[in-house]
Amino acid sequence: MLLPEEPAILQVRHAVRRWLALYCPRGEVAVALSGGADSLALTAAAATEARTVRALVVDHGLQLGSAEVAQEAAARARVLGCVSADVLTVEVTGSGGLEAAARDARYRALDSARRTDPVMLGHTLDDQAETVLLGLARGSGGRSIWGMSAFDSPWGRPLLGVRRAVTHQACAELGLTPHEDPHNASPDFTRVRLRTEVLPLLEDVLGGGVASALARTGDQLREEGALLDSVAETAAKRAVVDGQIDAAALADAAPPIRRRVLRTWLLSAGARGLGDKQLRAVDDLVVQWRGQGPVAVGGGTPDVRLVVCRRRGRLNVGLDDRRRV
Ligand SMILES: Nc1ncnc2c1ncn2[C@@H]1O[C@H](COP(=O)(O)OP(=O)(O)OP(=O)(O)O)[C@@H](O)[C@H]1O
Repeated sequence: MLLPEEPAILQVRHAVRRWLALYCPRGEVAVALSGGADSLALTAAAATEARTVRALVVDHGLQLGSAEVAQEAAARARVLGCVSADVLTVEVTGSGGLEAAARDARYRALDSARRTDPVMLGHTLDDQAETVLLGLARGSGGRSIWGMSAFDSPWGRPLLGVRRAVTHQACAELGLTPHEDPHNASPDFTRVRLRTEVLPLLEDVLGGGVASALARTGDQLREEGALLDSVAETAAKRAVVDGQIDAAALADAAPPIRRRVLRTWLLSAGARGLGDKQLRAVDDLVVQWRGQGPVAVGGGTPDVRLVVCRRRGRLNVGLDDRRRV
């Protein structure tokens, strides 16, 4: 389809073109289309900019009429020039809340349908700002305020620099009325309240530019964090010996590097839900050794704790065979 030369759709097209040049020069991509404004504008731009675009629409089956919404989105994708548009029907089951279960099912379905192509997602600058703000309030440590990355194979996010208002405007320019997910307006979801109440208030009080500043901060932190991760990987090669941490070999490293080495080591040993407090307590076994007892970390069995102990200069992680909870 020939797109109109209007400002918003041109901005979306430029963003997609830049992304393709950087991450997928062969130009064969899949696009995850919900039917909402962001992914609809993305699909239109991709169908014009990429060599081939296959649209993937997930029907979670959670709302009445979801099958029709999905079919309609797929039909639009074909009109926009996608070479194919498939509806993937998923069953949302599992623990951790409906939203998380739906997300898991969606990403699994997209991953198995994408063949070897990367999948473009419609996350915008505003989604990035919300992610960073949520992480700031709920998370622990710098990693929780990393922004989403433009390409984390196979997931691509060409619109991270584009405002949500622009994707809505682009749809208007294309004469398309996007599907409005009722969840996107429900104050039962924290992210919705953040979008409709918190961010507008912050913009008002702080005089604008907040969303962009948050998104920029998330980007910077992710880049810097990735660099520290690679330094920590090198440090781990010296410090992890036979699955244990050699305290003397790790003690000289800078604190953020030590905590990264310990975090990766603990996660690979089955630790779960690691917080900053636990990491610091384990780090104390390395640099503040005064004969303290085992440090419990999450991830044991329902009745036996996972603990870290120091013996003869080495840190071990394992189930606490001496104590039951
Ligand atoms: N049902 C779905 N099928 C395919 N892709 C989806 C679906 N839901 C979300 N996505 C993808 O994930 C991205 C982010 O999801 P999110 O829930 O934030 O978006 P949305 O508000 O539902 O829709 P949109 O971002 O398209 O306006 C979407 O832009 C889209 O690329």
